Amino acid sequence: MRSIEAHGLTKEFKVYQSRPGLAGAFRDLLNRQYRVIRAVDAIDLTIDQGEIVGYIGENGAGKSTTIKMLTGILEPTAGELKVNGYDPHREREKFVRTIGVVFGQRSQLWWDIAVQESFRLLQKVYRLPDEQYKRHLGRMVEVLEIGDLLDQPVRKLSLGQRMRCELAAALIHQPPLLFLDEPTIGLDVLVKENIRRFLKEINKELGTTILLTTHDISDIEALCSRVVMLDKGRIIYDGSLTKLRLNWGGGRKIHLDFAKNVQLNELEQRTEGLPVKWEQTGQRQYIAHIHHGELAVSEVLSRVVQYVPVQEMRIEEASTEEIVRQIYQEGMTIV
Ligand SMILES: Nc1ncnc2c1ncn2[C@@H]1O[C@H](COP(=O)(O)OP(=O)(O)OP(=O)(O)O)[C@@H](O)[C@H]1O
Repeated sequence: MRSIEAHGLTKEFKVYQSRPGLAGAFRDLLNRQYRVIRAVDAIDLTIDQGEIVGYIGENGAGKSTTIKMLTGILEPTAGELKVNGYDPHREREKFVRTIGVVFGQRSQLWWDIAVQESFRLLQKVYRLPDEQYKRHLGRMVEVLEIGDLLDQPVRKLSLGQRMRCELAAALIHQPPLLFLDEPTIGLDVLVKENIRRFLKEINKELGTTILLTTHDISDIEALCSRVVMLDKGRIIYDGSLTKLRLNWGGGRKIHLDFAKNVQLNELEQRTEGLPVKWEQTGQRQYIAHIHHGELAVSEVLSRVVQYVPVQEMRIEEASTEEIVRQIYQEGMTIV
């Protein structure tokens, strides 16, 4: 079954511009000028029930706008969209019962009342039968270790405690699809681990589909078999994290300590045409960032060693974090 099916999904915003001075303000009154920003540009996205997908991209890439369309908050400018079989914006009332949402920065719990009172209110909102509510909540309280927090007002909770309660609240009605926006932002390693373990469990046991937006690539590495990368409103990659790393040549870094001084432009000239970027870290120390696999590493080394002797050398695999950052900076042209 499909959780999300989007074809040509597009969202444009009109941004009004003001002209300077009094005369400008007067002209604006009569005839306002605007430009159109295409925040999401005709994306096709299909996500099956039970998948955990990471939705990533630089600031301003269009992630939040996509999520807002997928959750029914914004109406698309164009395209077709079905989420859990519904049109999220037009069939909003029925649709919201089928999703859970956790936005790291905003709370869906009532600030001044005890956590369990918020849960009870949500039980009423979703009209959950007592027995089902108690059983499911009991389970979440146990796994998320929030038993001691239930009688505390939300405003007294730490960020990590609140996030665990937010997750329980988002899942109280056992939705088949969960949207998470920066769920581990600002949390310490242990709480992050706990939350990731919980998400894996609900995905495995209940088949919950999860769409995760984050700047924390370690969240993606821990949870997602698939990653969708957005750039200027368009999808530039959709596939596994492993394939992303492989296509990007596994990304290697060679740390080189030369036996004599050498200029950056000399190294660049010697290795012209090869998929390498040089970074100078000392007078004789450089890092060669290599995009393609083994062959490129040996080619770069052989060209350099002929020219200037190397005292010490260390090869390091680039982290996924670095690979993704480089893709943001340079685009996907190398893949
Ligand atoms: N309500 C709006 N009116 C006008 N422009 C908007 C509006 N919302 C978003 N934008 C623009 O659309 C583009 C995409 O923004 P969006 O918030 O979706 O990006 P994002 O990938 O979620 O970024 P971030 O990681 O910073 O949250 C940006 O250029 C942004 O300025």
